[in-house]
Amino acid sequence: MGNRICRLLEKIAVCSPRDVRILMLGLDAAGKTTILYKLKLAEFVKTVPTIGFNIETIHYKNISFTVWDCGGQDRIRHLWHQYLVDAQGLIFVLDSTDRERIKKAKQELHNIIDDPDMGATKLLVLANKHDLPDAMPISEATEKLELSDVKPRRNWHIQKCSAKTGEGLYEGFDWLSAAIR
Ligand SMILES: Nc1nc2c(ncn2[C@@H]2O[C@H](COP(=O)(O)OP(=O)(O)OP(=O)(O)O)[C@@H](O)[C@H]2O)c(=O)[nH]1
Repeated sequence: MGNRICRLLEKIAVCSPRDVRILMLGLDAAGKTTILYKLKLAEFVKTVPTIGFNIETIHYKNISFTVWDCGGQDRIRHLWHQYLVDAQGLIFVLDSTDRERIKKAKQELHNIIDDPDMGATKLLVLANKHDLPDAMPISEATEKLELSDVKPRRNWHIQKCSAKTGEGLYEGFDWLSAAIR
């Protein structure tokens, strides 16, 4: 009941925004940093490979998402696990044009979601780079990432998007906002 009242009040901007922590992972060059700054600055920024992480807060639908964008290079992927604790949401970014490394992406995704620290963390897969003609369809990405094996253990969703055009990014955050409430 209290929750319902708060949601109603949130709609008329009386309740203060909720803070949630989001971890954003994915292989190197999947587009994590580009997504982060497209959401933060509404711009397609030129990026450099992330060594360590970038953190930004994005305000959306009366939620403050503190997004941790962790570098995806092979030699630093083992660090991902230590950022999982207390994350309410995991965004896994896929380069939808990278058929060569989809198996690796699947392994890394399942590796992280099988971590006991995942707890009840919600999973949003952003199938990025859909502005490019060779992007794999969502059905192919879902199958190759073996997402149907994740269900019903975990609340997950896959969203096609483009960090270049912005298409699909807010739809993904709509799902995440609803799943986290
Ligand atoms: N066409 C297109 N290019 C994209 C898109 N998103 C990212 N890129 C490009 O992909 C390359 C890698 O993007 P990053 O955002 O640096 O990738 P990352 O996942 O943060 O990579 P790491 O920091 O190495 O983990 C850059 O050249 C981006 O401009 C997209 O939606 N469409």
